Amino acid sequence: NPGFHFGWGGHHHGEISFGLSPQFYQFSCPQANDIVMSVLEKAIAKDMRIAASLLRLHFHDCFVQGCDASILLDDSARIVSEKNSGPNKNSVRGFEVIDKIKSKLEEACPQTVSCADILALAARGSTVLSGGPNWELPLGRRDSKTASLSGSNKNIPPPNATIENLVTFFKRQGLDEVDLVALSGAHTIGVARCATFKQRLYNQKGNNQPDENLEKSFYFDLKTMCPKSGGDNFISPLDFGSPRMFDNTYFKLILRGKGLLNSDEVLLMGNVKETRELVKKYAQDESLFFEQFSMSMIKMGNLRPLIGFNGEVRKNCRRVN
Ligand code: HEM
Ligand SMILES: [Ca+2]
Ligand SMILES: [Ca+2]
Repeated sequence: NPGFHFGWGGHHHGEISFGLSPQFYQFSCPQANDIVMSVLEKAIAKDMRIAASLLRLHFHDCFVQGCDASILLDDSARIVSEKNSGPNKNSVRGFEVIDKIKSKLEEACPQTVSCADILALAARGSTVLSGGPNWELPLGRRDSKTASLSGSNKNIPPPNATIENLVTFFKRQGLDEVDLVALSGAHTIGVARCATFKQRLYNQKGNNQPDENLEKSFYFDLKTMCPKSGGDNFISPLDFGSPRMFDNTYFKLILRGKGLLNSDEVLLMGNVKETRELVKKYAQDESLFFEQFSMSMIKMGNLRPLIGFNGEVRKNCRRVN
């Protein structure tokens, strides 16, 4: 198998992993990306939000044990699924689309393309099909035989995080302030549940007052979509200006006090100069945002991959072989 790389070990924390390469499936499954893209096109035509959901899945995978498809494992005798963690439960979606891609790939190239690579390919494809940037994607990740519910609870940043928290969560993964702001730009597509931003509307600081940084008309609109009691699963777009388009509107809205999550707002209003300046730059210059988003996605996609003889290529993404 000419695509089989080994000998570089598995742990290049936050750095380029020399085991991954864009040509990994060049001989073993040259049609891999075409198959991914054709399934994505149909899935997105049916449900536009699926692009956002798949982009987020890759993030929630990579921040827990690295990009090893641990998030795809269902509960079983040996596995405690990450799907039930606080950040994931009733929130992450897109598993059926991953299954569909996997079954087509198993038909075309049996036991060749890992579920971890499918997540990375789906994240890139979803970005491209939403109008965002394309990038050369390093491949060759293998799939874990374990999941970590506790890791999922501990390592995925919460929406009410302060800027200091956010920087710390990202640094723990080997990602910096530039990655934090650029990758947060993924919130240019998709939605969030009322439960994730309710605190900002009714009790931001424990004083029963809204977040003073919320622009007033935006605040009143949000209150109609997210009542003080109940409605936790009502959804609002993260970027109401262009919720289906991958563009830099997300950053423009933050400048106007119209970022949905606290974690979006603090990139600008928190006391970290570097993130503040980056929000302004990306709001001004979409191509700069696209370039940095691509680089940061590659960096995130390279977090602690299993390579060589570590892990396996699952036949079914929901369970170990
Ligand atoms: C910086 C820290 C981050 C925080 C605190 C955060 C938090 C959240 C929350 C609370 C939601 C809504 C979940 C729900 O209501 O069920 C969400 C949605 C989303 N997040 Fe993030 N996120 C962060 C970074 C990222 C990154 C790095 C990416 C990808 C590169 C990402 C991609 C998305 C997408 C695309 C959605 C919409 C998903 C959908 O519509 O199904 N987020 N995020
Ligand atoms: Ca993982
Ligand atoms: Ca947008």
